[in-house]
Amino acid sequence: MSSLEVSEEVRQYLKTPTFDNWQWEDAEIMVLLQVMYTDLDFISTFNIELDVLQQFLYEVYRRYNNIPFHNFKHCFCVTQMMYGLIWLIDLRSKIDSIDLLIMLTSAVCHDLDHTGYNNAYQINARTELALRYNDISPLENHHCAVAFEILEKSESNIFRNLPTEQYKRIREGIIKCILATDMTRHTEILNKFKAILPVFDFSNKDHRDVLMMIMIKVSDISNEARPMDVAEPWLDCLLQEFFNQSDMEKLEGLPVTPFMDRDKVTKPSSQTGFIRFVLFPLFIELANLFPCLEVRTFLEDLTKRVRETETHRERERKRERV
Ligand SMILES: COc1ccc(NC(=O)[C@H](C)Nc2nc3c(cnn3-c3ccccc3C)c(=O)[nH]2)cc1
Ligand SMILES: [Zn+2]
Repeated sequence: MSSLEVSEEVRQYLKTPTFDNWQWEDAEIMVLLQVMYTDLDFISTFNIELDVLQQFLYEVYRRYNNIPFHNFKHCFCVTQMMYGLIWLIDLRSKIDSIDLLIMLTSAVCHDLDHTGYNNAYQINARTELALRYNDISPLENHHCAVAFEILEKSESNIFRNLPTEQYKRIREGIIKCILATDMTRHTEILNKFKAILPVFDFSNKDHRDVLMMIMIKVSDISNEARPMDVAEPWLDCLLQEFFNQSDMEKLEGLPVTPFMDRDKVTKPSSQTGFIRFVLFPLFIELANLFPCLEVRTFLEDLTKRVRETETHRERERKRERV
């Protein structure tokens, strides 16, 4: 299925947060990613040759690993949520296309070559990445470095036809966005956003930078805001990856993160906390910036769905107790 064969109906569905990634093969997902660049007019605006975009997406596909959660399908989900938010909030009328290109490309690249072991493991196990990046967001620094390894090769450099100034601005933006996905910086970034909300100014680059970081963060952790039959399998994948890590940590005598320990964590308990203290606050702050109706409706709808998830998991938890 080439991007030409994607029906109008699928193009519209691709812009909604209810999109079900599980129904699509990887080859079709590659085409859907291409459609996102096309429908946001990046091809014409940034003079991106279609074969270079296809080579870029193929290289990205190759550099994601076959691990339970942080794989190519996760990359697609995060990119699709970002794409949906861009259309829903009508960001095209509020910020330059180059910032949208940064956001979408950052989402595509944000977990490149993830090994399934988080920063805590990298640091405790003193891995090569922790050594190379001095324990400073080792994974996120690596994801970003791999992205630019791909972009350094002319045949997959979707920015090769842009003037140096634009390339530098894009590189700076992608680095900021990908490094912002390190969840240990969650509170720092959320507080920065809260602080500027009352005086938010779309013409202020610092304000736009924080918004772009919030957008990729929301897109990255928003599985639970999707319909239950889309979100449920993702939670199983996430716990599988977390349990792999905690098994390894136990084997290697390394500290084990409590919410990753298969002997301690249950799906309902880990999720209700995550939803209440991490996911909700993020959505609420984003809704505060975009009072426009459809965003509020979307976020109220997401909040309703997230509350349903919470109730569903609370029920599971009660059943567990019995
Ligand atoms: C502040 O840093 C944090 C905060 C929370 C968590 N994770 C959790 O609380 C638990 C394990 N649940 C969870 N974690 C999730 C989800 C989606 N992404 N995601 C995730 C995955 C890898 C690394 C960090 C996070 C938040 C999700 O639906 N649930 C991980 C890191
Ligand atoms: Zn991610």
